[in-house]
Amino acid sequence: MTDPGPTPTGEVGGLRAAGLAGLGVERANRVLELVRAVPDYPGPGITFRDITGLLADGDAFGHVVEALGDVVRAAGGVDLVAGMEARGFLVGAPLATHLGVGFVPLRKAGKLPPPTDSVTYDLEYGTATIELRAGTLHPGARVLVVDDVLATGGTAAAGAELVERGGGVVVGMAFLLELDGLGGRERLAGREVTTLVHVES
Ligand SMILES: O=P(O)(O)OC[C@H]1O[C@H](OP(=O)(O)OP(=O)(O)O)[C@H](O)[C@@H]1O
Ligand SMILES: Nc1ncnc2[nH]cnc12
Repeated sequence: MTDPGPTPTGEVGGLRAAGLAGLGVERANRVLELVRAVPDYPGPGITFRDITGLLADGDAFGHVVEALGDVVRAAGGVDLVAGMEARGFLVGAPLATHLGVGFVPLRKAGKLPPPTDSVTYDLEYGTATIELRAGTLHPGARVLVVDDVLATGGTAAAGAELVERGGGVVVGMAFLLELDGLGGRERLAGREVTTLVHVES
């Protein structure tokens, strides 16, 4: 599952669209039109990328799920999709259905009944703990970890750690948006990382 990297780009609202496998420049630019940049949220200096407009557009939402599905299939498929709470559920669950595989929720602390395993991590604007229900994964399950945004990579790295501690094999990680300059890709070095659209952080 290799990220084709930046390809011909367009400028939409000052953001840089990198068209990619299965999505293409036109659809990547449409994604950028639909993702709202909110300055100084949730704190000063953070530009928050709000995907609710994208989710509300049936065509664009369908296209991003299909594009991620194409990348996963081309890489040989997976047994399960694991999504990071909460926005990773919004991308991961439809992707799992599209691929015809099951979905594993990696939930914020205190939401899953025991027994669980947990990992605490830092992200762009705070810290959090996520959990996996013990016994969810069959040994050697090939798992795709999915989220909406790759920023520092702290959330995704924690998700991968949980999956691996639970007996799964992380065969890839997929995101709608990659916020360039926050070190997420470096944090996930050595893993197969696919992002549909790059934006400036
Ligand atoms: O790469 P990172 O720096 O770890 O940041 C990315 C994470 O941050 C956001 O989640 P958030 O914790 O805000 O929770 P939410 O999905 O519940 O909104 C986003 O949905 C990713 O999970
Ligand atoms: N800037 C940002 N916008 C949306 N989600 C994020 N998760 C981490 N950083 C983020």
